[in-house]
Amino acid sequence: MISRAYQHPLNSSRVPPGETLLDVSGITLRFGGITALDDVSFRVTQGHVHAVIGPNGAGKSSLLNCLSGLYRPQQGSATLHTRAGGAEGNGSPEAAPTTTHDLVRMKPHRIAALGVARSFQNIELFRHLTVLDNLMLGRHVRMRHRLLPSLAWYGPARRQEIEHRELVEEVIDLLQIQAVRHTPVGALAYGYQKRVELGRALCLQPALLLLDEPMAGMNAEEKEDMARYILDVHELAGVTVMLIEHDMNVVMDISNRVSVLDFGALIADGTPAEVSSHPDVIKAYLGEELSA
Ligand SMILES: Nc1ncnc2c1ncn2[C@@H]1O[C@H](COP(=O)(O)OP(=O)(O)OP(=O)(O)O)[C@@H](O)[C@H]1O
Repeated sequence: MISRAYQHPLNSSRVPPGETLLDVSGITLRFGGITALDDVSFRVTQGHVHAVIGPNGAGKSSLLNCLSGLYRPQQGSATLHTRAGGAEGNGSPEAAPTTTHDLVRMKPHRIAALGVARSFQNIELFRHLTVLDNLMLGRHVRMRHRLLPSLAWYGPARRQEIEHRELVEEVIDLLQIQAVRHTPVGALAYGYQKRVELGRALCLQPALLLLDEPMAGMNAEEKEDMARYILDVHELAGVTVMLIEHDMNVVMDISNRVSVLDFGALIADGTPAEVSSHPDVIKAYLGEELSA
């Protein structure tokens, strides 16, 4: 369980667990003659780890890019549900009014401000900055900039900085990166860098965390560690996670639900058990790996 009393909720979604958080509907994305996503629809439930799998070129990264505003699909919608209150909100989430936001019509910074955080397939950190500085930068979306007090390092700006720092320290604790907090990211082992990237996304206090192959390039031990941290983020912090992953054993172990893409189309969507026995999935992707 939680190793210390955390003061700041890392999950900013107030949608009750079990309800729909994200409704992906009929997304079609084309690049010239290539259809990267073909009428893709599925739902992500609040409180789930939701995996998206599929062979190389199936459209997984394109899908995440549509959800984070980097690609604009020609058709379809991705409706994020939010409840009033946010990360520090009071009162019953059930009683709070629901608002919907179509992510595919929004700019990346607006999507980030709603709490949709993502990590990338290739590490996108500032290598010469320390772990702590990289994590503090992850807070920028939540910071209220006020130029004058910030320059004077005075009053509200100072209090705000201290609060941000407290939250960042809690993320450091959750991901167990205390020992390297003052180390430049570029000097860290690959597994640690990926963990810092996860930490930076968490510092946004996400409503939805999008992870693009968080275990790519890791050895078995690093993968096991990362799987454990993703589960902690999910179980201890209550954050809904949508992840792309190639390692089927990991996906089956940590996911509540799995959506399978093949040539841009959704060919299966269900629990890990349902998906792993689906004939189209076995044919398209999993093959002997799962039938063995
Ligand atoms: N910016 C782009 N311009 C042109 N084609 C693209 C672009 N991004 C993706 N594609 C194409 O869209 C298809 C889906 O690519 P995508 O990277 O989403 O697949 P993926 O499932 O994430 O693959 P991988 O597992 O190899 O990362 C591929 O045919 C790819 O070449």
